This record gives sequence, C-alpha cells and structure tokens, in this order.
Amino acid sequence: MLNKYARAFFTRVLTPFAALLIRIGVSPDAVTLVGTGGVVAGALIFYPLGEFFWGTVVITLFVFSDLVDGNMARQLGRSSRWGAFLDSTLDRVADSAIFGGLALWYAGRGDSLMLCGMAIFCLASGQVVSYTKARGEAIGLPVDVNGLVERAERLVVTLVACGLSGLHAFGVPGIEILLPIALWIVGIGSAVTLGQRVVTVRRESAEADAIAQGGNSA
Ligand SMILES: CCCCCCCC/C=C\CCCCCCCC(=O)OC[C@H](COP(=O)(O)O[C@@H]1[C@H](O)[C@H](OP(=O)(O)O)[C@@H](O)[C@H](O)[C@H]1O)OC(=O)CCCCCCC/C=C\CCCCCCCC
Ligand SMILES: Nc1ccn([C@@H]2O[C@H](COP(=O)(O)O)[C@@H](O)[C@H]2O)c(=O)n1
Ligand SMILES: [Mg+2]
Ligand SMILES: [Mg+2]
Repeated sequence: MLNKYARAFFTRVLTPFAALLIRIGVSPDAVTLVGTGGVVAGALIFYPLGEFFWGTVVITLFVFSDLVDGNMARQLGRSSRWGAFLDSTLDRVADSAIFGGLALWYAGRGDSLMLCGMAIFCLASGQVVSYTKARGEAIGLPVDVNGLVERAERLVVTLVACGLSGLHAFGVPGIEILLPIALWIVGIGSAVTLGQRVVTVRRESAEADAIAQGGNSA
C-alpha cells in the first residue's frame, strides 16, 4: 500500500536531492552501498544496547537512500539489471540488521526470549515474503500481488515503534510497549502476506502450466 501511494510523494520530494548527488558525481551504486552500511551500523550498534531513539534516527537518515538510488538511476537513464540486483540484495542485508539488532537486545539486556523469538520470526518471514516474489518472477510468473505487509510497511511500523519506544529513555513512561506491539503486527502481517503470495503463485503456476500443456497437445 505504501509502495503504491507514498512512493510518488517521496519521488517528488527526493528528486532534487538525487539530482544534486548526480551533479557532484555520486553514482547510484555508491548511494546503495553507503545507505545500507549506515542502516546496518545504526541497527547493530544502537539496538543491541537498547538505544532505540538514536538507532532509529541513524537508520532513518540512511534508509531513504533506497528511494534515492533508483531515482538517480532513472534520472541518469541508467537503470540496470545489476542495479536492481544490488538494490534488492542489500535490502535483505539492511532488514536482517534491523531485526537482528532487535533480537540481540531481547536476547541480552532486553531479557525476553519470546520477543527475541518474535524479532527472529519478523526477520525470517520478511525475507521469505521477498523471496516468494523473486523466485516466482524467476520462474516466469507475474506474481501479481503485493499483499498486506510489504517491505515499506515492515520498515515504517518497526521504525516508528522503535523511535517512539526510545523516548522511554527521555522519561516518557509506558511508551516502550509500542515495540513489542509492532513486532507482533509485523510478524502476523508477514505471515498473512506470505500466505497471500503463495496462493497467488500457486494459481499463476497452475494457469501457466495449463496454457503450456494446451500448447503441447495441439
Ligand atoms: C520523536 C520520535 C522520533 C522518532 C525518530 C524517527 C522515527 C522515524 C520513523 C520512521 C521512518 C521510517 C522510514 C521508512 C522508510 C522506508 C523507505 C524504504 O526504504 O522503503 C523501501 C520500499 C521498497 O523499496 P524497493 O522497491 O527498493 O524494494 C523492493 C522490496 O524490498 C521488495 O520486498 P517485499 O515488499 O517483496 O518484501 C522486494 O521484493 C524487492 O526485491 C525490492 O526491490 O520503498 C517503498 O515502498 C516506497 C515507499 C516508501 C514509503 C515511506 C513512508 C515513510 C512514511 C512515514 C515516515 C514518517 C515517520 C514519522 C515518524 C514519526 C514518529 C514520531
Ligand atoms: N544502484 C542502483 C539502484 C537501483 N537501480 C534501479 O532502480 C530500481 C529500484 O528503484 P528504487 O526506487 O526502489 O530504488 C532497480 O530495480 C534498478 O532498476 C539501479 O539501477 N542502480
Ligand atoms: Mg532503491
Ligand atoms: Mg530497495
């Protein structure tokens, strides 16, 4: 949903910044790499220490690079297969660091085996959700479904909850409950999304196989 409705807005807002980076000679690949490095550092340095506010500030500064790199490639007329591969692959790395950092917190001073497990479930289910699309497309299917919780929703729900939970350290009482709630929402939403995508791929592959068999018997 966010991918559909928010992308156009962010494209308008980020286009001048993308144009500036192009003018000073930065490449889309450099933005992809530096952006991912920043997200990974923010998540793995701050989250395991329970520094949710500052971790989220750092991650938010870098995560928008994922919208800037493609914007630059399109402005340059240089959108490439390599760029698409690099972008998607590093998305998986960034997502692993965010949920991995949360799992490390709950495995340590956060002291909750259940929420550690929930963070690992969010990490794994998010990766599998993305894999369904990549694998379905690789076998020639359109995978014409996005589902309830795509990557943008996973990130927004988790990062907003992390940032707000971090305000607990500044004396806001009770607000840290938002992070467990977000993990449950993302975990359950990702499981539903996985179901939606698997059902779609099953239908599309049955239709494609039927067409192929019709062609063979003719
Ligand atoms: C006082 C409190 C302080 C709080 C501190 C700061 C809080 C900040 C909180 C949140 C910021 C969240 C920002 C999240 C931005 C996410 C942007 C982003 O990277 O989106 C990526 C997404 C997908 O991009 P791709 O096409 O490159 O990726 C594809 C995707 O990964 C597919 O995965 P799948 O969906 O299948 O699982 C893969 O299949 C594919 O391979 C891959 O290529 O881009 C978009 O979707 C575009 C839309 C972005 C919408 C961003 C909306 C941000 C909205 C609100 C932020 C407002 C925050 C306000 C917080 C206030 C809190 C107090
Ligand atoms: N280094 C890069 C990054 C991305 N691309 C192209 O942009 C598409 C992704 O667009 P986003 O708005 O989601 O970033 C990707 O599929 C590539 O076509 C690129 O060429 N080089
Ligand atoms: Mg990108
Ligand atoms: Mg991306």
